[in-house]
Amino acid sequence: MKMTRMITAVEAHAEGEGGRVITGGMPVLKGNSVFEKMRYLEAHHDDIRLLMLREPRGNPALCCNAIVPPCDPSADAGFIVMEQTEYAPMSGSNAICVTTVLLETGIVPMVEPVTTLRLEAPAGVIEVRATCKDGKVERVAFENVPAFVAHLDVPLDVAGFGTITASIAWGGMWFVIADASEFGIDPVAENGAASVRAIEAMRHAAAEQYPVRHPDNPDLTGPTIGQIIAPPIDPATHGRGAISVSSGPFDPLRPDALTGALDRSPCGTGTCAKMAVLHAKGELGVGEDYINASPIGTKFTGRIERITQVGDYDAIVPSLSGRGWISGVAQWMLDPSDPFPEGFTIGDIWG
Ligand SMILES: O=C(O)[C@H]1NCC[C@@H]1O
Repeated sequence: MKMTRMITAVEAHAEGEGGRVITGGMPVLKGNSVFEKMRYLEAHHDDIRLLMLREPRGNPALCCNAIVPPCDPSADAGFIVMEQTEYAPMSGSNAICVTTVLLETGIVPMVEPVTTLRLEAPAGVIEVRATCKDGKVERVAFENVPAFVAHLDVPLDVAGFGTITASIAWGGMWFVIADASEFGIDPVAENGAASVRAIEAMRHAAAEQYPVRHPDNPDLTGPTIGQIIAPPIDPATHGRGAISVSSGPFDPLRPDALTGALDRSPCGTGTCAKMAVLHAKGELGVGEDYINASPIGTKFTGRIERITQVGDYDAIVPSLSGRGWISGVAQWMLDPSDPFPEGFTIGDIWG
């Protein structure tokens, strides 16, 4: 058998959201921080992201991670998040998948009943606390990078929907957030396609009308991801919503094309951005839990730990917890005669 790549990946999911974790076969990534390594990967080996996420090895709802040596001396491991249209600087579901894989495969020693570790994401170092029993990671909690609101309740012209009210907030990724009622959509699983179309149109509009940059790293621009939010159905939760992870460019001339896939989890960075908005509106205080539900009913528990400042922005330090599971181990290969070294997309499920 001939091969130009052989990648070992532990397949995992966090509350339903697929997060493939590459544990072997990555090239050496140069850089003085995991952020720089991420940019090196993007510039020199973006084919790996495309190979692992597109067909025939991937699907529109899949995320992929590479475990890399950390650069921050205090960190136990680093990870780079690969998504369909971007390298996410931070990701809640992926941090949970990475932690579960690191501990359950022995890359980082598991200590029961609680393992604490520090992970260097491109957006910064996060403190992780994993509850473990009998070799299994039962729950992963982490303190996220600070979250803040750049624009609160501003008018946004969305193609096909008119002027809506939306907010732009950072939670580790840049989000545009609006009430689902602005679109007349209930963000339940069966309305997934309608939710994706509305969110992708909104994200496209927000990127044009409210471009934003992170004050500490101007290379982190957005918004790159959107969510619609709604009151809870499950009385054990505080809210729910749908987040669309883009899988291709939105084209206003083809508004029916599905250019994203819903996050199957409640989205960790999205929950943190949402908590920053709720805090800015006086609807969520420090120390209060916020249990957010996904369209498939899975939950993340968020909390505002304390208040801080990011540049000129008032910010929250959020924590988040959820569960992850390993679903398989795969050796992915690329034969030099394979006509699709960067995978492919097709309009039936990729827009
Ligand atoms: O949990 C999160 O933050 C994410 N899930 C997929 C898209 C985001 O990175």
